[in-house]
Amino acid sequence: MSGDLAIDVKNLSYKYPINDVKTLHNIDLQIPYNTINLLLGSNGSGKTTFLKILGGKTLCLNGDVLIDNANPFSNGFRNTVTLSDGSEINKVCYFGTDWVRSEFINRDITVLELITSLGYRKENLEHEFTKRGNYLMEILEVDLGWRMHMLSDGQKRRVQLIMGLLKPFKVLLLDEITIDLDVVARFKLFEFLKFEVSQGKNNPERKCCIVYCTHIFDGLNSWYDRVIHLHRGEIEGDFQYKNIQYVDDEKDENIEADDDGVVRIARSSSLHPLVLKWLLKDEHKRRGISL
Ligand SMILES: Nc1ncnc2c1ncn2[C@@H]1O[C@H](COP(=O)(O)OP(=O)(O)OP(=O)(O)O)[C@@H](O)[C@H]1O
Repeated sequence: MSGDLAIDVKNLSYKYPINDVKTLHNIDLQIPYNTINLLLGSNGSGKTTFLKILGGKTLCLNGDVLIDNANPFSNGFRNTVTLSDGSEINKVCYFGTDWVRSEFINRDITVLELITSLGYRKENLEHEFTKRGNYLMEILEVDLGWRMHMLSDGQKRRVQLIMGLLKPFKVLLLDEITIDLDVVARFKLFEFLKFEVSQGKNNPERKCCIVYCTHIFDGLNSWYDRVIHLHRGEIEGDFQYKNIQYVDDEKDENIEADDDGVVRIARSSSLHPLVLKWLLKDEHKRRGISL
């Protein structure tokens, strides 16, 4: 039922104006609330393009896109929703890697000045920062007095995450933004996001979902609910975490789902070996090599 879907995409195709070929082909994808979804695929498979369309950053009128039941490209789309307690949440929030390189943030200003310049009034800061922002600042170890132009990429990334997560969200699109976080910050961020998604199970106003695009699978076990595999702009694979079965011997692996939808992978602390096999298979297909 579409009312239960955070993301509902039908027949979505996209071609960059300067390209001859389409980057995305007839994508159909439904993502329910209260789920964490991994989006994976080779370089150039279309992940960023897809996330930017979902996030309303790249205009695409070819196909149907609904975010929380609304078209992000329609005139009446408002990204902010007011909840019954008067607080605000964002409908859709896209985090990309290019933020840390933008001129806007690489200035001699403090983190606090940067946040206020984006429209957070002081009273908002005091109200929301004490509850949610303080917690985020603690887990990501950010100091409001840091001067933006003097920070490392990983520190700027932490500021980006705090700013983007100050308000809760309905749909969070993360485009490989943990690449420069250290393992502890990454772990704590994942815990925070898992908690956010779990909250929606008890409070319908806070129901939300996450789509996380990454090439790094370490530390993700049991964090996600579903894996979506994009290949050359098409959905090549789609399976649920609950359908993964760990086997002790690599010989018992089946990288394709069997008739019951079960994927068997050798016991490991990482999805990395499985994804590597998939992407190697993609590469073989691309090069016309039969397996
Ligand atoms: N601004 C652009 N103009 C033209 N073509 C583009 C543009 N951005 C991406 N493309 C093309 O679209 C395809 C998909 O790119 P996209 O960035 O979505 O892939 P990706 O899966 O996110 O890759 P990566 O893992 O390297 O980040 C690529 O073939 C790329 O060349």
